[in-house]
Amino acid sequence: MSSIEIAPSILSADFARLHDQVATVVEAGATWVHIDVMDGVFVPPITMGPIVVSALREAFGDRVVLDCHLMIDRPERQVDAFAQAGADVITFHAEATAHSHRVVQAIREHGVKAGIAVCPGTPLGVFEEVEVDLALCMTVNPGWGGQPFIPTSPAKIERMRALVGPDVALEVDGGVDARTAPVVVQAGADKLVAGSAVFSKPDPAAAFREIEAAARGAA
Ligand SMILES: O=C(CO)[C@@H](O)[C@H](O)COP(=O)(O)O
Repeated sequence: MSSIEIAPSILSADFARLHDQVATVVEAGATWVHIDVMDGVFVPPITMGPIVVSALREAFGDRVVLDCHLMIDRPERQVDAFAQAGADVITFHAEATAHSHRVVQAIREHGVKAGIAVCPGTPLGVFEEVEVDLALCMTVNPGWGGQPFIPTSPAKIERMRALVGPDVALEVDGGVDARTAPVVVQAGADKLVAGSAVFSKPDPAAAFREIEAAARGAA
């Protein structure tokens, strides 16, 4: 398993102060930043696109891994745009395309790491067929921050880890906080997305450090 990283999700950040919010968690030690891309089709909300990725790349250079989670229909249409914007990881949903294998190839052709995400109700078969750099287990139904962690998730994370092996990044997303972080790490996760548990707190830097300590303490 690779190093445990907490990826603050900017979905819960104050967009009017996005640079400062990201700078706060980077100064607190964040090396990953999670960017939730929603198109109003695959999930109801519309959030942000490549223009935000390129702005963060410009502002933070190589100090952060820009971890782009595409909750969009037919992600194959947007791979080039996110890669050119500076994404380090592009993760798309298995449910959003008939062409998961081809989309992984297209992402890797840009020299970008390729991930596949699955919703809570989706079985894990795609990971038997397609080799990925990152497997993302949704621990809430995608679309909104601030939802409670689905309690059956740890068993699914364990099955995912067994399927993808020790060298693939296994990310969890949804309801991650200092209480659930050790649980998902013990189940086999090593990349933990945390949105509201970081940016909805009065002191996001302290909240980030608390989750990181809880996660690393469980490894
Ligand atoms: O992908 C999503 C939501 O669909 C997430 O990345 C959320 O941003 C996580 O928010 P919290 O559950 O951590 O508040």
